[in-house]
Amino acid sequence: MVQQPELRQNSPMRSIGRVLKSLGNYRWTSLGALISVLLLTVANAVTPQLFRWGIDQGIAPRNLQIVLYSAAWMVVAAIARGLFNFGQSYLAEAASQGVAYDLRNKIFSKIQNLSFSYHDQSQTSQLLTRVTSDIEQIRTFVGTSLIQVIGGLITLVSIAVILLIMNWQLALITLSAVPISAWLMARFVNRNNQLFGQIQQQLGNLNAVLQENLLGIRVVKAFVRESAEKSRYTTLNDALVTANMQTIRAIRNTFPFIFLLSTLVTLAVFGYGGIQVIFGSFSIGELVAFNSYLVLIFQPILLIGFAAPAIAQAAASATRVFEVVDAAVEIRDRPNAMLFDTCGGRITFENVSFRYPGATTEALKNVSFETKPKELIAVLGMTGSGKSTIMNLIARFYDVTGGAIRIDGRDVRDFTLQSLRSHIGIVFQESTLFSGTIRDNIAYAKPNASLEQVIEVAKTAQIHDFVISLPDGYNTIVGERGVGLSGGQKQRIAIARTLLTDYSILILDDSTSAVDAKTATQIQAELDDLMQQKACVTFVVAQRISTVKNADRILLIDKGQLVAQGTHEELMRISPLYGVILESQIQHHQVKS
Ligand SMILES: Nc1ncnc2c1ncn2[C@@H]1O[C@H](COP(=O)(O)OP(=O)(O)OP(=O)(O)O)[C@@H](O)[C@H]1O
Repeated sequence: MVQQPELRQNSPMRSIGRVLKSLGNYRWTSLGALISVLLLTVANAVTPQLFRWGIDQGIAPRNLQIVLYSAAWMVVAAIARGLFNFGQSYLAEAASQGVAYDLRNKIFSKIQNLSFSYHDQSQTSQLLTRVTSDIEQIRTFVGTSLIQVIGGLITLVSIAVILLIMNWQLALITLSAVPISAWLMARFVNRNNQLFGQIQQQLGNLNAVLQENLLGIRVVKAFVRESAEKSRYTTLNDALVTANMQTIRAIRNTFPFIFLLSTLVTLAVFGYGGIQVIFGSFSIGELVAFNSYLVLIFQPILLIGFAAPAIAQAAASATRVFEVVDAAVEIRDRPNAMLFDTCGGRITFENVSFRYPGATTEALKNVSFETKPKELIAVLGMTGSGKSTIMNLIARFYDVTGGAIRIDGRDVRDFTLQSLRSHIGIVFQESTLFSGTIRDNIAYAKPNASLEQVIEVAKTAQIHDFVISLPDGYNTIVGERGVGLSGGQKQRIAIARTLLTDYSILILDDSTSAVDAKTATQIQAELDDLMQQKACVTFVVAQRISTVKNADRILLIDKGQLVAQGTHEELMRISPLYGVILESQIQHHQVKS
């Protein structure tokens, strides 16, 4: 049974746990960052003590030497703070880059392995967002928020202990403000968590419209929908700004309270501490030092507060990324799968049925046939009848949901995918080329092919003359900034690309639909020879009368069923449907050309 794309239950906490675990690959860098945080805390904690020393032992008794010493140590502490601060953020960033690098590679190779059915059901823009923006969220969490929280907690605890040791009464006044500010921060995060999630979502929606418009700009222009698209984008853009403004308002509403609280605490410390100084139970130096610690104790609360939404966002992003990483690969090698090396030419469909994942009806129902060596099989049927599906099943882009497909008696599922697919040459309906030169594109599956080999297949595919007419010939760049190619030219490059592989089964799925009739006949004539030499069986989805006439056998497909098979003459005699389809589907002008 073909499965749905997996939505494994990765809880946000579990996902964050997995991100932290992946730091194991960068354990020395992470350890370095942690040590830097600890040393930074020490340097931070020491500085007020130097003040205390300088004031109580230097300024008060007018001892210049101690004042100078304490000033010198303060410089040392400041340099140390700078160094450890740099070390902490540099090392944390380095570890975060490593984690993001690993995740990007992991998700990319997973995307390569995922079956057609996964890609059928997932949105390209969603996958793009996961590889880019979600991984960036995770990176920011590892590089910034995580270290903020760890550093914040260490500072909070260590400074609280120092304050208690210095003056427990003043410490209790100060620390009473900590739970209040923590509560304010928690309330802020809880209230706005959804809002932060919404912002990501809205950013994703905005990007989806942008991507759709970039890909479909021709359609937009042809249908004069520019202003409609602009207003669709503007509406989403407005929603994003509104959500962003809401968070800014929320921040404005919460943080002044925390600042007010810290000011009140400072005043209380000044008042109560001042009384203690006057009565001689606390020195001026201690009061100044105590006051300096106040800044250090409120800073972590703010930092942890700021980090909290980023952590929540990173957890959501990690969940989305791991959904892809964990998705089940439906089409995979069986244990002990064997190599497919030779093809005798007997391909058997045994009661094959197939239903696309999520579809309610079967695309193929009980299809049975067997090919003979060197046969040229034309597959004919109305649009949507299941022709491409037959081709997809041979190469195991999907696995049958009923029955079996065998090659020389062996179930296709018993072969390794790699050996099976590398012996099947397939030209798809849509010819996708990659950015690079024409030569690179033709030699896509065989990057080491010589120019002579490339030219040979290009000649067979009737594209050579066009290529050499270009100023850069085979080195012409195709794709985004390169030369634009017509649909027919792309198809011919795609045919050449397939011909260069080590195919023994050749599948041409509507592969000359965009090529003019005369050229298609020439390609066909060239292919006839090749098919005799190299292919053990050839399947062609037929759109031209010459193809069906040329075929050894025609499979007539109707609504997912094989309704008739035979040569052109036989089918003309026995199948009324054949005549109807020929009339409606096949390009008759071919006969004249
Ligand atoms: N990826 C898919 N997911 C769900 N259903 C699909 C998918 N691809 C095709 N189908 C459905 O399966 C049926 C057969 O499609 P198929 O592409 O095999 O037809 P076809 O005969 O090759 O059509 P055409 O000549 O138009 O290319 C159609 O009803 C189609 O809607």
